[in-house]
Amino acid sequence: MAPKIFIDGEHGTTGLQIRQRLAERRDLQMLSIPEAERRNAAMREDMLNSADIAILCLPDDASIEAAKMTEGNNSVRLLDASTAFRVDPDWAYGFAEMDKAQADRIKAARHVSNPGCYPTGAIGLIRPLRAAGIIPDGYPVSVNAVSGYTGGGKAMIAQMEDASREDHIASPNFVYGLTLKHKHVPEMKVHGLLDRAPLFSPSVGRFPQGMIVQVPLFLEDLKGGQTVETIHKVLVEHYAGQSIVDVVPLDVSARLPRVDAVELAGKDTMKLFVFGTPGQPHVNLVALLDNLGKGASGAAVQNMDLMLAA
Ligand SMILES: NC(=O)C1=CN([C@@H]2O[C@H](COP(=O)(O)OP(=O)(O)OC[C@H]3O[C@@H](n4cnc5c(N)ncnc54)[C@H](OP(=O)(O)O)[C@@H]3O)[C@@H](O)[C@H]2O)C=CC1
Ligand SMILES: CC(=O)N[C@@H](CCC(=O)OP(=O)(O)O)C(=O)O
Repeated sequence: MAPKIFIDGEHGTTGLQIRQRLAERRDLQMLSIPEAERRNAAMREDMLNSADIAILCLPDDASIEAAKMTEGNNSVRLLDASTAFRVDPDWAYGFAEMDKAQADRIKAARHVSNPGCYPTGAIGLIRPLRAAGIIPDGYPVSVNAVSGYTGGGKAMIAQMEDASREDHIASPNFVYGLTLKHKHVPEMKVHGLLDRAPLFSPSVGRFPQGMIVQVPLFLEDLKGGQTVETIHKVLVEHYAGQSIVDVVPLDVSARLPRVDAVELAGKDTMKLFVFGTPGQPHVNLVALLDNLGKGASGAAVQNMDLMLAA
């Protein structure tokens, strides 16, 4: 029998993109509720408890409510796209490439949390260097990023696209999260293996999908006499043997005049770059992804497939 999949929040931004990715899949049985009933708690509870895997594409509070609705049901497995469970030790963190054992943890888990879009880039860059002892304890990590506006879900899409709204955003590019308390900071710290919270400054650009995450580092404050080449080598070795995260060769990145935020829009992969000039004191680590691809819906499908492979 084909496994039954229910996407709670299937009519939202992330949910819709998961549905599109699964549209041609004949190996799955999709459970669904009509859009008009999307907030009907009784129908959701019934679907959640009928599924083999329920993918939650909801705000945090609704995800927590959905998890409660399935308490005591030992057959449904949950894959949550919200921030609610990403640092909960009872939930497997759904970033399969972050270390060699993670795909097996996801396969075996009842509950999997899908990573945030910005943390996918930040952790992808930072974790291998922390695991290798290159970023020392106490190092002050900064993360600067720009996201496509679909990252803000239906509400921000409407604000960016509908000029007749009172809350319309006309800006081509804005920095936000100005209190420096963004909800992704705990996740970056825990899964980036950091002992200090990173300073995270996000921004949004007037393009629907795409993302650049930057982590600049001062070489002389790292452990072990690091260079552009040694840092690049650690990332290449960390991501060897898989096809989702691509570490761009140094001779390619050295020739690039710019990195385009929308290059991977519509794709479920991520590119990592190490920029810098040999002999100079700095490197800039850059992750390029689609906030709705490897940053959300693409990662959710990848995690669902791992869970089904168990
Ligand atoms: N967009 C992105 O790039 C990313 C999003 N995420 C996360 O994924 C989750 C979904 O985000 P996104 O798709 O962008 O959000 P959207 O606002 O686009 O979609 C959310 C959907 O959930 C529905 N919903 C809201 N509250 C409830 C409720 N109490 N019961 C049932 N349904 C409800 C909404 O219905 P209604 O239309 O009535 O509000 C809507 O259909 C969030 O936790 C978000 O943080 C994660 C990574 C990236
Ligand atoms: C542009 C924008 O508003 N982005 C969202 C994060 C999108 C994302 O990754 O969402 P979750 O962590 O909630 O899953 C934000 O900054 O809150």
